Amino acid sequence: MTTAQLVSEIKKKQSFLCIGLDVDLNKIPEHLLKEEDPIFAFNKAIIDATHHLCVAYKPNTAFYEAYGIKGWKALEKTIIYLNKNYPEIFTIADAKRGDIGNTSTMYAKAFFEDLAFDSVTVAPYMGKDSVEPFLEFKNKHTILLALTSNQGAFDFQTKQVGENELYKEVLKVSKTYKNSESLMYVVGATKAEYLAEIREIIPDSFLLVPGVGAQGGNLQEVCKFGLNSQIGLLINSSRGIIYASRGEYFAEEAALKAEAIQKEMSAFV
Ligand SMILES: O=c1ccn([C@@H]2O[C@H](COP(=O)(O)O)[C@@H](O)[C@H]2O)c(=O)[nH]1
Repeated sequence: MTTAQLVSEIKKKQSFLCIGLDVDLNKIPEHLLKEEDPIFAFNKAIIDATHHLCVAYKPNTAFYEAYGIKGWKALEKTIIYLNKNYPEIFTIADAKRGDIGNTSTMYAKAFFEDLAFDSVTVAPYMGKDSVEPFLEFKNKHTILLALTSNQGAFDFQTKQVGENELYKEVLKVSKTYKNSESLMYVVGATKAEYLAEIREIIPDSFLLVPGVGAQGGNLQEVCKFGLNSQIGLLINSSRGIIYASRGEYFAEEAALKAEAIQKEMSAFV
């Protein structure tokens, strides 16, 4: 998907919500455990109930890898279902990959070709030759971790490296990579006060912003400092939406949570 298509979808739906599909079998409604593929059954119900309220879905691959081959198959079924039924939705494989060049190429093939996601999250720690293989794929997006939502972000990301904090170096240096126009960046909603300075370095880039809902990030604060003329934000909530209820009407309850966020977002679009 191109960035222009994503922006057009945001305007149409008045939403820049990304719903995280982080499926934990200990948290989904008990009645789904009888299904042949409970993970996919859960995702399908959530997607069918919420697709009109969001512009992106983000399965975190950890929640699928944890269940071995069955989990990977459920991930594959989920992306096939999304691409077939809701091709207008932007898809993010939150896999946090990145390795030496030839290995990164294989990661990129796995998520962009085999699974046909629109984007994948990548850790920048190994530098240019670990990121550029992802950027070779046309109309695919590489979402670099910049300033993450967790407390550990302060261990390294905000440390001074020469003139800048490390996360600013990631933003500045990555802009020099080949095909850098396909880059997006992860900035945690819990770090909203950093967004004004981040926007000075990357005014036009899309940011994936996890951390509203369960982690306590504030949507209004993120919008105040992070919005750009094209919106430029995909704000993610996973647990806060998908685990709204464990009852029979879990998907409808999830949709109500998503709708509340979409309504708040519509004021900014
Ligand atoms: O900085 C980061 C990067 C990724 N994540 C991921 O986003 C979701 C957040 O889930 P919630 O349930 O809404 O807290 C999850 O997959 C994280 O691994 C992040 O939180 N922060």
